[in-house]
Amino acid sequence: MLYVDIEKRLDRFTLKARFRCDHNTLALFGASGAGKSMTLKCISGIEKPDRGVIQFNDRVLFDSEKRIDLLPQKRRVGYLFQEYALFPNMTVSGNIAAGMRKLPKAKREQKLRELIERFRLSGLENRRPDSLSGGEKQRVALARIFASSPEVLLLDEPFSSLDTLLKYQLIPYIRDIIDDFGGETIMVSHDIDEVRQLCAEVSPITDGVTQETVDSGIYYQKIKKQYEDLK
Ligand SMILES: Nc1ncnc2c1ncn2[C@@H]1O[C@H](COP(=O)(O)OP(=O)(O)OP(=O)(O)O)[C@@H](O)[C@H]1O
Repeated sequence: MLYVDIEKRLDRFTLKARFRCDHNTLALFGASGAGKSMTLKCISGIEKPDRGVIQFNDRVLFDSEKRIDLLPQKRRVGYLFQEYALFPNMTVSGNIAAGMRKLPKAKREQKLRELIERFRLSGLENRRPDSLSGGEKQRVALARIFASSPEVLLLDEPFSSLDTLLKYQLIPYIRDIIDDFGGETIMVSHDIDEVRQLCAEVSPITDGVTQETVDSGIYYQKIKKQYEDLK
């Protein structure tokens, strides 16, 4: 179970993110600039909240009062960045290996082979990111995340740099990956169709403040009705 209750002063507002996710896929859904990516950055440890608690099962990742602030590499949180953030000067294999935790050489090589197969990257091992398609880059980024055996998955607009057709082709693929993972997944999105297809629950976020978590099917109906009423 991932529990988040944090505050962070930003330029336009104070981020107040509060939700829990229990063996589930939760969407942070809101407009551009609402504080979605900042919330993920705080969970991963790239950014530091001013106050609050982030806990995964019995592991405290952050607690301002107890002065606990685990380094990102100690949190076991896999973060799929918007635009994927691959290392441009490294090959596909190099990018994936960079995500690996310390393992004996033979085990690293075996794991690398497994990831290349699982993410359908055979034949691309020695290519660099700028020669890959959007979908291939996404698969390398996912392989790099799973190389570190994460316990929590953070997906920041996983389809934002793909065209619409490819996005709809890839939604079932990402859903399978999330299902196989089986743990807590937080996905950032401002696309309600994507949310309905991939997430069980939604935590809407407006001007930095998360609202009560709701079932994604119910929330989908509500948002669609709002769109209809606007027409
Ligand atoms: N390091 C920072 N310090 C202060 N303010 C920041 C920082 N990073 C982002 N912000 C501001 O915080 C707000 C939320 O940004 P964030 O990137 O979390 O939005 P978002 O909901 O992910 O938007 P988008 O959907 O466009 O990616 C924005 O107003 C942004 O300018």
